[in-house]
Amino acid sequence: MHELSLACPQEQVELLSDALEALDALSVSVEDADAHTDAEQALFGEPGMPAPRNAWQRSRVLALFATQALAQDAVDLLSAQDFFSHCDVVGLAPLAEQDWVRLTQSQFAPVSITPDFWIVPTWHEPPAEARYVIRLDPGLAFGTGTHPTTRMCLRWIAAHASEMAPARVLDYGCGSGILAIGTAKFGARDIDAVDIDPAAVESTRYNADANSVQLRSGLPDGATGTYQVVLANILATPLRVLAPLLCAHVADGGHLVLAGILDRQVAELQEAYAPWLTLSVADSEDGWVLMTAQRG
Ligand SMILES: C[S@@+](CC[C@H](N)C(=O)[O-])C[C@H]1O[C@@H](n2cnc3c(N)ncnc32)[C@H](O)[C@@H]1O
Repeated sequence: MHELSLACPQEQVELLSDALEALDALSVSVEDADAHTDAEQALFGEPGMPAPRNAWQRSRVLALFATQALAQDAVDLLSAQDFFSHCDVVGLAPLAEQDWVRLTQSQFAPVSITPDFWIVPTWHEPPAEARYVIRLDPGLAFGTGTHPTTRMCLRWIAAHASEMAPARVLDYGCGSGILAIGTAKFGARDIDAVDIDPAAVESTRYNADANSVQLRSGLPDGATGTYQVVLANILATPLRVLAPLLCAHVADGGHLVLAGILDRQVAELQEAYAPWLTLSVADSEDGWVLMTAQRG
């Protein structure tokens, strides 16, 4: 395969991408031409919403072609277009052959949560010391066990193992379903896993089946009544908005476990939840904190 690299202003990116696809590019990707420099522009979007813009002020457009001749033909044809006068060809080079499956797999090794609780991709054997194992491959939804927020929630679940069997559990913002599945591995038996993203709902269902775990996966209105454990690893802003809803789902004596919160956001979260529950910091890792509360 051959990679054609083009520099292009934001306004032309969509036109250029469409043209490259029409000219038989196998794939077209767009990145910030200023990535990893002081001029790098972050494009933040709310979960479930489209990104605020679909390109950067100075974008790098990368197109893969099956042959060098096809890539060169594309350059020749594009050069005749008016809009292309704002774009530059940065390079055209063969792409080294790689075993992409093996390369991707090599980036995901088993993750240890505690000495006997592990997240293990399906292409690895669980380590001998693993008593509790979640089998999980990277997919469309967040939650492979490599992020500190997920790991802290899983550590909390392991530390409260004696309270999981047979707890009613709500995983709010379930992503891959990793937390819900984790509670099941420690004995929870009545589990709702909900998310605003239909891909996460589907992913949770798939991963639960792959782990022989029974749970209900659905959109947020699938959360009903009260639970002994309510887990929500989202982000501080949605967690603030969700405070009354999440607190209403915590049973008497039940636990609320919140993640996705940065060190500096502790006070604002405590304030948002104060009318219902008293949150305190239970764990921290890499600038993220886990906040928990128990009712009654
Ligand atoms: C950081 S991921 C956490 C995934 C998984 N629970 C974990 O711990 O790894 C946050 C998830 O929350 C979902 N989410 C964001 N806002 C939400 C909301 N208001 N209600 C329900 N789910 C939401 C996102 O779609 C995403 O799947």
